[in-house]
Order: sequence, then structure tokens, then C-alpha cells
Amino acid sequence: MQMNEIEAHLGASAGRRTGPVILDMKNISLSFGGVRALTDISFNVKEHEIRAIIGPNGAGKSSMLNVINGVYRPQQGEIIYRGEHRRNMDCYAAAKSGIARTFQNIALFKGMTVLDNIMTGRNLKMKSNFLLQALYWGPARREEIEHRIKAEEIIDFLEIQAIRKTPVGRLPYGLQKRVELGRALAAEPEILLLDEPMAGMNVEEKQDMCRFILDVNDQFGTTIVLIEHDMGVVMDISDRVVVLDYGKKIGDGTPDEVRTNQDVINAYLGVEH
Ligand SMILES: Nc1ncnc2c1ncn2[C@@H]1O[C@H](COP(=O)(O)OP(=O)(O)OP(=O)(O)O)[C@@H](O)[C@H]1O
Repeated sequence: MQMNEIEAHLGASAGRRTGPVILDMKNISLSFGGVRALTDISFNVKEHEIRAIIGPNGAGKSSMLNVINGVYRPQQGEIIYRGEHRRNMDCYAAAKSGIARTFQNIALFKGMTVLDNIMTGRNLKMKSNFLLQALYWGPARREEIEHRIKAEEIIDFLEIQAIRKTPVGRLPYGLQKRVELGRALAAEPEILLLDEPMAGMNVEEKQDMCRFILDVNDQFGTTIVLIEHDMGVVMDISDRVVVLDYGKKIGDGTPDEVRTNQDVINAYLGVEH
């Protein structure tokens, strides 16, 4: 199936209903010593939206995701998440308050099974203490069962039942990426940050991943912020796109607006500033 067919099938971007702004990044600047990774960048993300961040290599895309989930603390700016103003996010607080992410390089426990990897995504949801969990007793047992049911639901959703007991390290790359998505979904996030979810995939794997991203957005109502280099994918599935170049914002709008923005065209053609 082609991307536009997938979109038509799922009633994607054109018809998607987005809500109010859930995340507002205001005047974010971030430096590493003398390197300015982000300079005065503002953009927002609306509830239920698929928002892409694009730009040439080194533009600051991953740094921006790291600011959103609290890995990096910007020197300037403000983050407003669900109406709360913060100077910066904190990793634990971000995860606890519904922000999950996947990484550019797969970060799974290679020796553990698919099911166990997905279960690790439930950690922050676990209430019973370590001792009860170790004894697998009373409330801990009931809780463990509930978490396993949730993990199995995600496995069904991602159509990976056949490999649920397989150690992740033995799986092909495309499936590992799908498991990583599953682990992020296990946290039942409100905002899902995806760092190059299709990198290194073949066409068929990309089509599958696109379909799952659209399904997650559609069926769970999850807001998605993604970095992606494949322009076909970005233009097909995103509601709005923000474009970075050398740490500055050079474009922001619908795929059509961004596609015809001369600064964006220049950046991708490598025209000198
Ligand atoms: N931890 C860090 N320490 C020092 N410099 C960093 C760090 N992280 C990012 N940078 C620098 O910040 C700039 C932006 O990098 P970033 O990885 O955010 O870009 P990107 O758009 O995600 O690139 P790519 O598409 O290649 O992944 C680059 O110059 C990079 O070298």
C-alpha cells in the first residue's frame, strides 16, 4: 500500500480533529559551550496533532526533543505543558506527566523478550513496593496481572503476537523499532516523541510504521511529535511541520505551506545563508 492510500484508508491528516495547545515551547535557546544548538525557537503542539520537526543534519531536532522531555535544560525560554509554566522539564516529571519517547538508536534490552521489554514501559505505572513485587504477593500479584494484560493489548495492537517470547536482539531492525514503539506506548503517554521512527527501514517496514503511528494517533488519541528525514512520510502524515536549520526556526505550517517556503527549499538545497 502507498502512503497516500494509507492516509485515505485511515482518514489521516486532512480530516484529523486537533484540540487546544497542549505544549507550548517559547523562545528556547540551548548551547553546549560555544555551540548554539537552538536559538530562540518557539512553536506549539496541539492535542491529538501529528507534529513533525524536520531540518538538515545538525539542525537541532534531537536537541529539541531532549528539551521537551527534560534531558537537556535550555539556558533561555519557557515550556508550557498542559497550562503549567516551567523553565525546563525534568526527565522523571516529564515521563510521569505523560511524555514518552523513542530514540534514534534503538534502546531496548536485547537479551530480554519482546513482552518483558514492553513491560519495562509500565514501570512508572507500578504502585506496589519492591518487597511485595519480589514476593509476587497480594496487591503486587494483581497489579502485575493488570500490567501484563495491558502489555498483551499493545502486542496485539502492533501485530507482534508471534514474537512475544523472542529475545529482542534476534529480531530484524524494523521489528525492533516496532517493539520500541510498543514500550513507549506501554506508558500510555499523552505525548509521544518519536526520534526518526523510520530510519534504516525498507519501504514495507516504513509503510507498517506509518500505519501504526496513524493508528496510535487515531485510536488512542495520542499527540505525536516526530523527527523524520523521509519527506514523503512527513508530508503524508503530519498536520503541521516545524523546520529548523542551524538551530533556528525557518518554517512552520502545514505540509503545503512548508513545501513552498523558499527558506526551507534553500536549506534543503544547501544554499548559503
Ligand atoms: N550533548 C551535546 N554536546 C555537545 N554538542 C551537542 C550535543 N548534542 C547536540 N550537540 C550539537 O548541537 C547541534 C544540534 O544537534 P542535534 O543532534 O540536535 O541535531 P539534529 O538536527 O538532531 O541532527 P541529526 O539529523 O544529524 O540527528 C549540533 O551541532 C550538535 O553537534
